Amino acid sequence: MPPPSKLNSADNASASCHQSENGYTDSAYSVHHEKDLVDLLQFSSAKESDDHLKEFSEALRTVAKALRRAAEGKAAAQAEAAEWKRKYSLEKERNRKLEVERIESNGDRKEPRADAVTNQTVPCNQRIEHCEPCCGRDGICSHDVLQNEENFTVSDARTGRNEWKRKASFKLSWWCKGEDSDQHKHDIVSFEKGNITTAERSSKQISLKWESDPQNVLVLTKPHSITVRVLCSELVRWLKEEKRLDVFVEPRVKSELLAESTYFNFVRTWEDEKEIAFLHTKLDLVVTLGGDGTVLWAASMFKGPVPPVVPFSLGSLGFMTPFHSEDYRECLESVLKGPVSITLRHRLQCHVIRDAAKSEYEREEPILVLNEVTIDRGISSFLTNLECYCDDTFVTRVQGDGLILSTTSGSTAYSLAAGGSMVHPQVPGILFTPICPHSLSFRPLILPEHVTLRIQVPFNSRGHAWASFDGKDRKELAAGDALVCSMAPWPVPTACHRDSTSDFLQSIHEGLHWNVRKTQSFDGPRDA
Ligand SMILES: NC(=O)c1ccc[n+]([C@@H]2O[C@H](COP(=O)([O-])OP(=O)(O)OC[C@H]3O[C@@H](n4cnc5c(N)ncnc54)[C@H](O)[C@@H]3O)[C@@H](O)[C@H]2O)c1
Ligand SMILES: Nc1ncnc2c1ncn2[C@@H]1O[C@H](COP(=O)(O)OP(=O)(O)OP(=O)(O)O)[C@@H](O)[C@H]1O
Repeated sequence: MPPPSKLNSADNASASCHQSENGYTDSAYSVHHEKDLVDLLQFSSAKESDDHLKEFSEALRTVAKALRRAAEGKAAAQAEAAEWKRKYSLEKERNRKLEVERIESNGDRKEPRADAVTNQTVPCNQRIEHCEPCCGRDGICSHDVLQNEENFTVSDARTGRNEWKRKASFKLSWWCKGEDSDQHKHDIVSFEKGNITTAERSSKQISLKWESDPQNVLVLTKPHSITVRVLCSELVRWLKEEKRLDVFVEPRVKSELLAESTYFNFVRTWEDEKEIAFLHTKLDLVVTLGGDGTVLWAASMFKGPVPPVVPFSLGSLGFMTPFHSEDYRECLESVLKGPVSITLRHRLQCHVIRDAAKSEYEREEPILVLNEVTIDRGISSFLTNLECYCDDTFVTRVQGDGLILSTTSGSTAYSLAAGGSMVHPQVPGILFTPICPHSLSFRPLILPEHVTLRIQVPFNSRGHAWASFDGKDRKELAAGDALVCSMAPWPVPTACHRDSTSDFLQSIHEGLHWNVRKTQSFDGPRDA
């Protein structure tokens, strides 16, 4: 039934209509037609309410569909998050195992990295043992420092007493990648009377002193260069005859040397690529003859620990090659004698994790980079669309040509060209530098060394992305694939000409002409 107000208005409408047509009122006619009208109105009202119902149920269906989609989306997101959590734990567990293996194989007495071995405790010094009753062997507590302090006295106007309340004690604990850790605490904080002070902030200038004479040297050379070839044969001869060292070279170089003279029969090399994996256990030094690219090549040969590298400059630039090739005798004499300052150049450890990979065993081998890993649009003409996470916290979405994750050594390379800052190579950090971002506010970042970064190609990305490692080995990343990157435990120790800082400053002055400007003359207006 239509509502009464509607009926009334319908009655009025019918009466006025009848009058206007005939000029008089016929009640029977009127009653008959009124009934038809009511039926008609009822019919049209029913039809109207049907339409409303249809519209309403359509709306309900749309809402239900949206809710279903949202639920499906949420479930998918939850499943994806769970999958990532699983992969992340596998990654952590694998790193932990690698670290333990490394320590065992090296007979390394040093404590493993905090993030790699979680259940280990740092040996306690005396202070910590004192502390045991209140905070356990692994804590560092201000309490025992403070409790032995004599009370300071100062006049209190209200009570008339001359004393200070004891300073509150506290405990600092270290937190890294979601876990408590006490690694490094003695390096970082010194507890003096409950004050927090930093003792060491980054590695200091490191000096290498030989405890026995070096025996084995690997000479790595830039290919296709006559100058390098000539220098290489001279250097190899000198190392053998003057220094009595065993010289190793790559198979290509051995062939080149033998083509020159059979004298070089003594030079050693390897036949099977697999032997490269054990080189670090035999070599005392690596000498490179070339530019920065040859240092990168040397670093890439060592997937684990790297022997000290002495880089000679035979390229156009040379940020990592402080030694002049013409002075090779004096330089090598001084390095072989020691002590020698070294720069510990941090590397990044990169894992490509395929969306399709469901188990740890399907994972690709990690790749170590000395400069950077770049994720870019490669041959795709679409914007790269990269989701970036730092220790599982969403950082940002890169929409542009790509992203560079660089070491501080690589900060003067591609990252610099993309607008990143130059950073001293001993500063432990990871540079996060976008390449041509399509945004006005995307400034580069420098993140702390302990983080794990995950760069993922989202499922809704229009194109694929490509990862390259120190400018080499392109790998395609499809939707759902990700690159996980963290600081590697094996740095590249490079010998310094003077020391780490002087060499770095010299390289940016000479290599980049950093801040070259004519000095303003005294001759002109000045402050009164
Ligand atoms: N637009 C760019 O600046 C750009 C583009 C691609 C690659 N690169 C860099 O090239 C590197 C590969 O070097 P390569 O010699 O094998 O290739 P390459 O022969 O193409 O040389 C690239 C240049 O980068 C210089 N370089 C390399 N490492 C450096 C460092 N740490 N600091 C300052 N300069 C450095 C080299 O001396 C060389 O002049 C990549 O790791 C990347 O950093 C730079
Ligand atoms: N032993 C090697 N075997 C194969 N490739 C090498 C080797 N050493 C260097 N390379 C490659 O050769 C290329 C050039 O090397 P490098 O950068 O040392 O010389 P350069 O280009 O003359 O130096 P610069 O770029 O400073 O002018 C790099 O891409 C590097 O990866």
